[in-house]
Amino acid sequence: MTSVKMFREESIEDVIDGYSYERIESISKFLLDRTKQRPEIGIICGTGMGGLADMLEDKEIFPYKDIPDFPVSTVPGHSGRLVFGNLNGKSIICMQGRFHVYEGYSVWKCAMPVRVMKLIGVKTLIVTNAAGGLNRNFTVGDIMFIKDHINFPGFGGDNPLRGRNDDRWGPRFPPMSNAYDLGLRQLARTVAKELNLEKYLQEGVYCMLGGPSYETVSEMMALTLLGADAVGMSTAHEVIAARHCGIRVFGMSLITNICVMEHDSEKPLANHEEVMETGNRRRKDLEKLVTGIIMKLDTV
Ligand SMILES: O=P(O)(O)O[C@@H]1C[C@H](O)[C@@H](CO)O1
Ligand code: HPA
Repeated sequence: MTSVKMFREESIEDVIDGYSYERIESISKFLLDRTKQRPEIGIICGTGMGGLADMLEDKEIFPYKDIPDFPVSTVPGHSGRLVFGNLNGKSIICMQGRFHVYEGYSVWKCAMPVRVMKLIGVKTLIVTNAAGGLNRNFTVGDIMFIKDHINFPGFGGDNPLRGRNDDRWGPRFPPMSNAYDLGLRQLARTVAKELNLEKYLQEGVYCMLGGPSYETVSEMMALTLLGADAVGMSTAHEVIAARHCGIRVFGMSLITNICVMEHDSEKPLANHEEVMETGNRRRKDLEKLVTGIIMKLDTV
């Protein structure tokens, strides 16, 4: 496939409008014209979790650089490909690599692929991420089902819905108190039990920060006081965009490292290599879990 990507500077219209409905429609049409898949399930792979896309059968792969008007991935552990395929007969679209604000993209641009998924026909989104464990009961390798998030950048107005609202997506003021679907979480719990993964299972609140620096000790303590169980640099903006346009969401964090909340500690510092290594090590269980959830989706 030849590269058709053109780099666009962010204009003032972009800042107000984000991507227009028509602009996103043309991206989804580009994809629908080139794939036979019509997925109703979307997956976003967190750092080191790209294996979730590799397990699809009959893959049709679109590197981001070949999709007109699409951003490109710049982070190790994010391949930068949109992968269509089947999982036990179900059609799936998977982002093998997501966009982060710290890469220099606007928050609405990071969330834009979720709207592409919406126009492609996605009804359920499975969002995964790597996160640092703040909760003292967590250990590295735990899987936390997300029951809620704290969108920290949103406190300062940095929300993917900032700018003109297009009602074709959803309302100006969407509720977020039910962002993470209870039925999907209950289903995931059942699947985890069947797979004997209960010992790794946690449920909690994910807090998104902008990154890319990891948190100071005082910041981690403050997040704990706010009620966060895990901290990361993604997800919240994607979930807001998904809920705004009526996609239901299941989210899970892989606890890739434990936040060290002592000043002047000699314990190892957070680092991206450990994050990717944990993702790789827990890959098989995450794949089994996601497959099990997808197989039972029709029941909720
Ligand atoms: O894309 P996710 O949120 O899974 O990635 C996390 C946050 C940073 O991008 C990176 C830090 O190691 O992992
Ligand atoms: N902090 C923020 N983001 C992260 C972490 C962390 O400790 N681990 C993985 N992503």
